[in-house]
Amino acid sequence: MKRKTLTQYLVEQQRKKQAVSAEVRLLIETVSRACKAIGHAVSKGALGGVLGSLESENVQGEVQKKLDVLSNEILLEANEWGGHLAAMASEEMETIHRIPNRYPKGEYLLLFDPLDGSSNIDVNVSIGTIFSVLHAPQHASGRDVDEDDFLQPGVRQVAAGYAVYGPQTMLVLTVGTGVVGFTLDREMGSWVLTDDNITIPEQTAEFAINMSNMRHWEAPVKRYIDDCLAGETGPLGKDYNMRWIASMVADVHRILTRGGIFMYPRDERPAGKAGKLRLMYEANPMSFIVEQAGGAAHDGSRRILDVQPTALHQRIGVILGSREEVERVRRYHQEAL
Ligand SMILES: O=P(O)(O)OC[C@H]1O[C@](O)(COP(=O)(O)O)[C@@H](O)[C@@H]1O
Ligand SMILES: [Mg+2]
Ligand SMILES: [Mg+2]
Repeated sequence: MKRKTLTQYLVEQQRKKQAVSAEVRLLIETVSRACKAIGHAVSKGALGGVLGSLESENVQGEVQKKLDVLSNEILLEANEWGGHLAAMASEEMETIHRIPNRYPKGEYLLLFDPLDGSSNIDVNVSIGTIFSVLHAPQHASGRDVDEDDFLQPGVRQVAAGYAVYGPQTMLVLTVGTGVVGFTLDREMGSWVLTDDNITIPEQTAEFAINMSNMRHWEAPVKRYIDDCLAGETGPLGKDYNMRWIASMVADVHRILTRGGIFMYPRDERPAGKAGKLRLMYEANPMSFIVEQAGGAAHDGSRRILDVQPTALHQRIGVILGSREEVERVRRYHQEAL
């Protein structure tokens, strides 16, 4: 069997389909190299001294794990000098990181959640990296990009993807022409195309939600989960299975593989947060991938990709996955108005 690598796939997307520019192709290759390095560090675990927490907190007030910081550094360093970016933004950094003047600058913005699923690092459960690429607005004055330039709705993403560091290390990618998956061949050091058209089944009988938050949920979410739990004799007429890995990458990867619905909804806790997950680093890239795979994603009322961001670290409720089930939850929200 002839194997297609990430490089070959991207060259095809550039030359035959004109789906990516040469800069985006090279940028994705750089991100994928960084993911290889992160995956390597992850796999060393205690032997590499990468487990455990630091004393520091990130901008979200969350205790940083050593791997959160290391992964962030790997991505920053790998992407700084390539010449494809104007600036980067990360879940782990308070503000944006402009490309230093000593390096050439490009016309794109890169956003990432360097290490997703932090609570799973020390227990050897799948974790990942999520990224998103946007155009950098060109300012007539020639001034550098600023934080506001990142506040673009998810529909404007040029590319998005994630790496999952699990039993296999995989890279899942969209450049707006469907979703493809690559598996890392560790001996060769290359990403090999193993899924050339990932599609999410429209129906599902599997839901993913953190049930310990049940008492905080809004009524439509509670109604949906009650219906799932009622099983065959309930209103949905079938028995449902439940999974919750607590790494969004791993939960979304399962949904891309065999269908399902993932929910981290906004809830009624009065902390002024619109949910746990972050719009720019998690919800947008994952929603782009899920829609490109035939699924749907909303926050209860709005299509996530249409949301106009107002802050870099903004949070949002997330309901995504198999189209029919995601639409049902949207309907429950509408009926509750
Ligand atoms: O521990 P909880 O509340 O179930 O949250 C799990 C969710 O939090 C996250 O770990 C948040 O991401 P980070 O690890 O990047 O902060 C998601 O991956 C996951 O879906
Ligand atoms: Mg995350
Ligand atoms: Mg993270």
